[in-house]
Amino acid sequence: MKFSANLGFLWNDRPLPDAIRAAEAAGFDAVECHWPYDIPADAVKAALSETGLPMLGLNTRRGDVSAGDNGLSAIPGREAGARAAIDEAINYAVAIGAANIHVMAGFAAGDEAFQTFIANLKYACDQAAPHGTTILIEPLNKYDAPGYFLTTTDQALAIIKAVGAPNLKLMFDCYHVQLMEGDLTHKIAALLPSIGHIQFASVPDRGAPDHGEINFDHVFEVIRQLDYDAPLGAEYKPGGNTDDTLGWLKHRSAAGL
Ligand SMILES: O=C(O)[C@@H](O)C(=O)CO
Ligand SMILES: [Mg+2]
Repeated sequence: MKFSANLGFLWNDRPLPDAIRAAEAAGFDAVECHWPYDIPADAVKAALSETGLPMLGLNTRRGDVSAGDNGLSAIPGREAGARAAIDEAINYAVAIGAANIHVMAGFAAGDEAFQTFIANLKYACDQAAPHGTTILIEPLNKYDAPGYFLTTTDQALAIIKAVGAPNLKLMFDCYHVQLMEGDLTHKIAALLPSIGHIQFASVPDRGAPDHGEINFDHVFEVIRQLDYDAPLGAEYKPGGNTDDTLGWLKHRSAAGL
């Protein structure tokens, strides 16, 4: 199996280009990030070329984080900010060769929010398509992001259907889906055609995938048997030195898994 280091959490104690180098040294096959915008795209691109790792994806900017924003695209009245964030993310992704952009919905509810999200996602998919870029939407759990618009895979599927764009996919984060729905392996199998990227972390503490209520040896084996061979995103909080949390990766690599 191949693994991608999510540098929003792993090695986030250093500048993004150095985190990319650390991920390569640790044996990851790819990297992904959250909000890279403070680092010039050229510096990120140079670290990617130097290491040979692809950057799988990045997120749209969240808005005014100090005021509590966590994305803008489902918030009625915030369309201009949402689309500016989408444009910025596409420009950055194209500059560094990132294949996916996670468009963040934000805190909202109801039909008006649904319609706003659909319209902004149509805009994002139209703008991204000429570059071959995929737009992702990700259900987040109600404990970490109470009030977030998108919380379940059923809701995500309804949104994907309503937008009707071939470059709109589901970010299936095992951590969030386990907390909201469970039944991970049936869900991954059933949703596979709609899945654009898979992420993971232990539940409930969002740590390395070697403890907690999910048996990742089993989940990864099911994913492998489904012939899904894209890198899986390690999006966990190391709670200290990332290099000290990589026993799960070394164990898999030693076992040829
Ligand atoms: O799961 C997450 O939190 C992330 O994948 C993300 O993109 C931002 O919240
Ligand atoms: Mg995630």
